[in-house]
Amino acid sequence: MANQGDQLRQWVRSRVEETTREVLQERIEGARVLAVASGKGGVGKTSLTLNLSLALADRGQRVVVLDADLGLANINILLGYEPVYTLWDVVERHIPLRDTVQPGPKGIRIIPGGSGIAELARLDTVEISHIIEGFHELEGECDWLMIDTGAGLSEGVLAFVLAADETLVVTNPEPTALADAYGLIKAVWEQEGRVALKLVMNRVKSLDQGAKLGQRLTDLAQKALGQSVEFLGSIADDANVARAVMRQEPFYLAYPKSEATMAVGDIADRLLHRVPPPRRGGWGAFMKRLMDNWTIPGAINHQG
Ligand SMILES: Nc1ncnc2c1ncn2[C@@H]1O[C@H](COP(=O)(O)OP(=O)(O)OP(=O)(O)O)[C@@H](O)[C@H]1O
Repeated sequence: MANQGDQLRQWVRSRVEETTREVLQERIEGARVLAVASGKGGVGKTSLTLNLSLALADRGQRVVVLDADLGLANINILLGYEPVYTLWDVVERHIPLRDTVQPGPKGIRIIPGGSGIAELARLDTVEISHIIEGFHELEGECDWLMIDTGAGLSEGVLAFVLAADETLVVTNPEPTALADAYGLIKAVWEQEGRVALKLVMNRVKSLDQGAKLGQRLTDLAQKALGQSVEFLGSIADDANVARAVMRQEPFYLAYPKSEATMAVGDIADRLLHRVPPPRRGGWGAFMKRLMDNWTIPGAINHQG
């Protein structure tokens, strides 16, 4: 018969197992909300959002992409189609969110934000709950909500970044782009954001250059701010990317053997195989944080 000491040890072990299970459950349940952002414009944010979404879809993931870039409906241009409805129709005309969803390649689905993104800022509680409900309904069918934000910190970009579970900061090797990427990381740190930050170096000359620059930026964030940023990898400067843009086809599909496609595949693998950040309450909670964050000073019309 087990003595009291053994019984106690057994009880402690089962409690530890139970708690671990609960923690893991919290980590793996619900769709992940990932915002893609950059300090500087034109560094490849939209291109990464779309092609990474396809790579995730290729790995069995169900992905919804929210095109929240106010400038242009870029995702649609990259895919070569006109959206029927955008988030604007949801906000202004009360069209169900589901009706805005456009089918994309490999089963990904796209929600064109259009000018509806700016409108989100002035919604009242009833209108917000209508939007939240729409997102909540879609969440059950998805593993990822990928958000293509605008460049810099303008027009609520910081609100999206702070509301997501994780934000992927994209930069290229140019000193100005690196400085602006650091500015974005610092802005998250200043707001004591709980979002998990990740970094991708785009348009590198070599993977070695990317790794060095990535290390330098993540070290700086850690030393100067105490802010951890996980480096996810680099994408080569690849002429196939521009070729695919001209064909209005994602490079992941048009050039499946290109360096850029391989790199995006590796980044998708890292996202899937490294420990995911804890979920922060699903899409409803994400939308709620988004609205709350929108009023942060500097979240609107503040560049760099
Ligand atoms: N790895 C790459 N190799 C070569 N060209 C690239 C690469 N990534 C992006 N580009 C080119 O850079 C240009 C800008 O890309 P993209 O539109 O994705 O940038 P963005 O950061 O989303 O821009 P914006 O700030 O306007 O939203 C595109 O024309 C694309 O062809």
